[in-house]
Amino acid sequence: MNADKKKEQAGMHILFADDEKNLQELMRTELPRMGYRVTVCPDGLTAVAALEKQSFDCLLVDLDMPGMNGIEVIEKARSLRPEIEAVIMTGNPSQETAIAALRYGVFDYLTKPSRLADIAGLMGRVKERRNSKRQLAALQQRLRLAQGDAKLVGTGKPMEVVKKLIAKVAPTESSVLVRGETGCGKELVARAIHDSSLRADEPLVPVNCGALPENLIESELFGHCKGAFTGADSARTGLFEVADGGTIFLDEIGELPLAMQAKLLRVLETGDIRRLGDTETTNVNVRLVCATHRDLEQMVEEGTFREDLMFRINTFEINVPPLRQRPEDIATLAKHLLRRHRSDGSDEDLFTDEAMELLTNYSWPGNVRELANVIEHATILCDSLPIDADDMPQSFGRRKLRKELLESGPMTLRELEVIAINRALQRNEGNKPAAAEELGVSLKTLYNKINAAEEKKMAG
Ligand SMILES: Nc1ncnc2c1ncn2[C@@H]1O[C@H](COP(=O)(O)OP(=O)(O)OP(=O)(O)O)[C@@H](O)[C@H]1O
Repeated sequence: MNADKKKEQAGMHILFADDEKNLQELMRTELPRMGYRVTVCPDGLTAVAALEKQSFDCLLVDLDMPGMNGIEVIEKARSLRPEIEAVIMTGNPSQETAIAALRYGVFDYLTKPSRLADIAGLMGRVKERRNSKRQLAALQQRLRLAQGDAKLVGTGKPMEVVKKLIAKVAPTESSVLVRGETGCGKELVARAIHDSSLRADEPLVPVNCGALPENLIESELFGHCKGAFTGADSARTGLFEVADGGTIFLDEIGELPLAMQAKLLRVLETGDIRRLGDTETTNVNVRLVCATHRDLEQMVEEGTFREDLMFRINTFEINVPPLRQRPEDIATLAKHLLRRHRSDGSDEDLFTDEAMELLTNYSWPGNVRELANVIEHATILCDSLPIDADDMPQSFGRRKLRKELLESGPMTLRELEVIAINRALQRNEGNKPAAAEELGVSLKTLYNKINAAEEKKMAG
């Protein structure tokens, strides 16, 4: 394929419709020169027939054509190819056509006669817009994959209580404080509240207060003007403004420094945001959902969390129970999390009995996030389902060993040590340096212990 052909195919495909012969000829030669493919039609009906057959990136259409005018073509194009960018050309723009054009989401106008440079500039902007739309769609897809779906899995009593509370509070405007250990699903609860609220079509903006460096929190939350501080090369919109009309989710609210707590309280009370370096304020309408794994009451007593802020944020509280208090949810969650990675295998046969027993008997200090990590690890190791105990991470096996040891009858420390060494050697297929590393001892110590155990065995 020659370079020109490649260039044409990489560019947009434009559908051009105009009854003026000389313009048809001009576009037939000039648009490909700009790097675009073009299909030229002499009237609206032919343009619609072309749209029925194939998709185009851009529709460049004359307003006044006999038979079917430009607006009618665009109206038809919107139902046939909703994603198409439409541009109108007209010799006499009027208010009526401008309104009709707005109604059908026309991208822009070209006034006739137009200069080639104007057409090229406009097509460049259409192309940029198409690229941004594609990037947005790709980012949304990545976000969906990264977040998983927002469904709160769990049918046990504790999760049913959580779901009922979400259903009650979601349609209100109340601030909600979600409490629970790390990884137990607080952010998912926040998303469920937003998704079932009247703000569901507006943005949900999560902010991890614990992950923001102290000197950047204010500008992240409230924005800044150009030059507000060294390094502020351009103005920045704060996350409160991004969330306007929707919900802001302040995760790890307990990590917010005291000075910021005071500023946050003022914003929550007035809705007025002032960007760093700005003299004016902007009013925002944002619903607040916060989360913490910290004991805020204790922090208030210690003077590290403002009592007035606490009263402002905990109008309604939802406690998400740790996974160990709802073992009945582990199997359902494990299957749900596995389905994030694998679509093969039948739902009834995703884990061997041994693997499922391991999962359900473990105490999950890292809660659902830890379970999600163990499952992800297992899906990488496991070529074909079901997942077996051997597919679990080594560290998980170490905890399993600890559990077995805890549950066994009385034994001496030396006996415990021998069991641990044998298991480590088994797991590492006799590889002593690897076993020593797993056991946290030097290779020399491991040899000494193996020799001592063997001597003891020989001595009977
Ligand atoms: N009930 C649930 N159903 C389905 N997935 C869940 C559930 N609870 C948690 N998860 C998944 O577990 C992971 C951790 O959840 P999430 O981020 O909501 O926890 P968190 O409590 O906000 O954690 P942290 O305290 O660290 O901020 C996510 O991948 C989430 O999708």
